Amino acid sequence: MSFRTQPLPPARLNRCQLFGPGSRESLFEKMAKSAADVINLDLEDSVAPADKDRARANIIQAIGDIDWGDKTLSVRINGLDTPFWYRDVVDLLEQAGDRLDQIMIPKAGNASDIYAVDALVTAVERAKGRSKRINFEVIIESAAGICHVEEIAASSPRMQAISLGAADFAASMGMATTGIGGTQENYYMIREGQKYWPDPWHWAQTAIVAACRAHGLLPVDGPFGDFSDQDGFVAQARRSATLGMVGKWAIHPSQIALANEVFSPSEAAVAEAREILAAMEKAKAEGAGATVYKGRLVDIASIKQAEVIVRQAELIAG
Ligand SMILES: CCC(=O)SCCNC(=O)CCNC(=O)[C@H](O)C(C)(C)COP(=O)(O)OP(=O)(O)OC[C@H]1O[C@@H](n2cnc3c(N)ncnc32)[C@H](O)[C@@H]1OP(=O)(O)O
Ligand SMILES: O=CC(=O)O
Ligand SMILES: [Mg+2]
Repeated sequence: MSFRTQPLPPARLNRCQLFGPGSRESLFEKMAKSAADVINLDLEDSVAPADKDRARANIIQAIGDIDWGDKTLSVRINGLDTPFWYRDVVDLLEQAGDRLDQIMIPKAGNASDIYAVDALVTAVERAKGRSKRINFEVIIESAAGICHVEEIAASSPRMQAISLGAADFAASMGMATTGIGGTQENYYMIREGQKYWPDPWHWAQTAIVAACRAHGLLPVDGPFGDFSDQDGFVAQARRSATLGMVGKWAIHPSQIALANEVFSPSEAAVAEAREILAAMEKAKAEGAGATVYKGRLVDIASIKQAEVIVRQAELIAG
């Protein structure tokens, strides 16, 4: 470990982020009653340009009117390459109530993008005397974004989470697919006549996880477009969880329970983690830094691995 210890991410659940278009206000109550940890009301790509003003007004109204329980409430603003984003920020912070927790910034390309939004948010917060600080979550979904992911993660004390946006990322990278996440038919290897399909999202995910972990943020997997393919969603989510991501988006309610299940450690995993901690306590009392648990080595690093699982279980237990 370097002289600077790794910061812990915000201690809140982020297993599932449920999206809904700001122009479809009939969905808002259903979103609030869902089992998602985070709600993302969208002003960006699920809202047609002609509907942006109406969607913004719907969201501002709903932030105050609807009981969002203990969910993290976030609004995805439009990208900095559009004429809409400044009005999103100004209207939200001038008109929406204090229930708003986060702004999600899409298509971030570098730290200056976050700086620009931070400057505007800070000015409106001060002008309106808003005492609750608005946090940021960011989507990495471009070639520029992935090149600058580390500086984006470090860009502002408001930063809490980074997601991978597979759809825009694929487009920006020129990937030959219209699929949103998951296995890609033509991304395969052959060995002794047998095809297998590696994960084309892997390196972008690991870059995001590393940047988030280095700066104490929550790394999140983005959308899986084919909501009729539940096995595909679960496979993608399990890979993300194994790599260190804490949750995944749901673009349809059928994906919420799947994400919650994958990103909640199973009882068996928690029991095993607690047993490892107990085995290491015993080893420590006997003056040893390493011991054997179920026929395999565990040492001081195993304590940290087990603590990741126990911390998540404790967060879920409340
Ligand atoms: C890909 C890049 C990205 O940027 S993804 C993030 C932006 N996209 C979005 O926000 C899209 C979110 N999803 C949707 O708009 C809808 O779920 C889409 C995919 C259009 C499907 O809608 P629809 O045809 O109504 O679905 P359905 O008939 O199967 O719905 C069944 C019941 O569930 C409801 N529902 C639907 N979507 C949501 C949602 N996002 N949140 C909460 N509830 C939702 C429907 O209203 C329907 O309810 P009911 O059974 O009639 O009471
Ligand atoms: O915004 C999300 C994406 O996949 O693009
Ligand atoms: Mg996108």
